[in-house]
Amino acid sequence: MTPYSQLQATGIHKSFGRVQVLNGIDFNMDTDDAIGIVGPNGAGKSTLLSVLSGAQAPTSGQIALNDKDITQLPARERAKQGLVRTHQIPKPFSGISVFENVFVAAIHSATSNREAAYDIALESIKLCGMLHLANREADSIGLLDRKRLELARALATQPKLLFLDEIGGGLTDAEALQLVDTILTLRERGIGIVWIEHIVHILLRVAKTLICMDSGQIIAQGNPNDVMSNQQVMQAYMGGTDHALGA
Ligand SMILES: Nc1ncnc2c1ncn2[C@@H]1O[C@H](COP(=O)(O)OP(=O)(O)OP(=O)(O)O)[C@@H](O)[C@H]1O
Repeated sequence: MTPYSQLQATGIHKSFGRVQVLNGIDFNMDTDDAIGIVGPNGAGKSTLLSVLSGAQAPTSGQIALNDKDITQLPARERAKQGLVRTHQIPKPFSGISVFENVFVAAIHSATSNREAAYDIALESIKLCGMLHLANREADSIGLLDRKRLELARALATQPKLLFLDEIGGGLTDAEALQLVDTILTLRERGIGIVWIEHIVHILLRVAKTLICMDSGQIIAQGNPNDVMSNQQVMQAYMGGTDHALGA
């Protein structure tokens, strides 16, 4: 696998029955990107990540990774190609340790060699600042550490493009800031990040580009300050002020 990866999604539509959730999305990114996605509840943000990561198929549209069509490729195969998503609610395997959780992720996606998987798992745990918790049962750690574990598990799959779905959800601002440091460490390793988060001032510590979605469409994209002061973006949020954006 080359270290550089580029994702291109064109004309993405997604419907659940009669409900149209994504309505003609074009989305491009590569390993150099750190993209934040905001938008009111129900805008289609999580569904977009599901479609890009392969958890759900688009109703129509194309997705290409490094110029190869992956529209029909299942999530597991996309993960092997470096396209990985974390989940809003971390679900570690219970009854096993933090280290074993990360090791399982490494051996199922990055390598089938146990020694190599061990090294990858150890490095991922170190990078996520969890070495002191490596032998703890995954069930017994607090929410911030469960979020870090979710990042360590994702990292152990050796992603090139990582999708974070509200990984700061449920954390205090101070805790979310600690998580930001870990995410910035991943950025420094050349992993492209897409992060959906409601608290914009936390998100902007990582995101260099901001996308705002509403009703299944991208309504603004570009420099975060420009996007946040965009009239259409403010109107999409209740009250039409930037206060509603958590800025
Ligand atoms: N599997 C599904 N079946 C039916 N409707 C769905 C399904 N998944 C999502 N939806 C609907 O699609 C719309 C968009 O949901 P989605 O979770 O993508 O929005 P979101 O922008 O991530 O919202 P939030 O910020 O609240 O998480 C919502 O109206 C939701 O109810």
